[in-house]
Amino acid sequence: MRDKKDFGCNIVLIGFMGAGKSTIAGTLSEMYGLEVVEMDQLISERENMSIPMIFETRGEEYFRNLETELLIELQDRKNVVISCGGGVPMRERNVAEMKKNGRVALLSASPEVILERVKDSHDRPVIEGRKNVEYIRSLMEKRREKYMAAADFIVNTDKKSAEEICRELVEKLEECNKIIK
Ligand SMILES: Nc1ncnc2c1ncn2[C@@H]1O[C@H](COP(=O)(O)OP(=O)(O)O)[C@@H](O)[C@H]1O
Ligand SMILES: O=C(O)C1=C[C@@H](OP(=O)(O)O)[C@@H](O)[C@H](O)C1
Ligand SMILES: [Mg+2]
Repeated sequence: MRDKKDFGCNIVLIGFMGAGKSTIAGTLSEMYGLEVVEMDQLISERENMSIPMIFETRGEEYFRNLETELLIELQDRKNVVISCGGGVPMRERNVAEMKKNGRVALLSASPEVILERVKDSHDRPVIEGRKNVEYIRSLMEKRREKYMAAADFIVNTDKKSAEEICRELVEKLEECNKIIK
């Protein structure tokens, strides 16, 4: 691991389920010595329940409110990689919160690649029982506008290693910081 790098902001990872947010957060942490907040994991630990169990027993709205509360809580932090759940940018309030202190990286991937990455897991209630390219493509289309509106920059992840994605992401982040400063 390198010395801790100071980006002067949080790095917020958004994108569709399976785009690689959790994976890339881990690799960014290893490569640049950054702390990671994995939103799903933290919510799950605090509720002492898996994400599918929270959806089943408390309902989606309850989960979405936890996401918003957590994002608000994270605004006091700096140099943290925030790995969002795929639905986080759907709420305007969430986007406003993540932009206060963070640069927002949208990880993208084709529906075919997404399917390959998510087909064997059962921890995503939004697509459980509907894991096919058509459904993934249509949900992606529905979410596209909000993802794009939230993003400061985009990194496509198809056919790239985690290290390649991280290097590209940091290049784009530094470019973005230059422009904003
Ligand atoms: N760049 C990549 N190339 C190949 N597989 C990947 C890549 N990024 C993520 N994966 C795999 O895809 C699956 C979903 O990744 P994950 O990081 O959980 O996505 P997300 O958090 O966006 O839902 C995991 O099995 C992970 O190992
Ligand atoms: O897109 C979504 O609505 C969701 C994505 C999931 O996270 P990942 O994007 O990490 O799979 C998780 O937050 C929950 O199952 C809902
Ligand atoms: Mg994830």
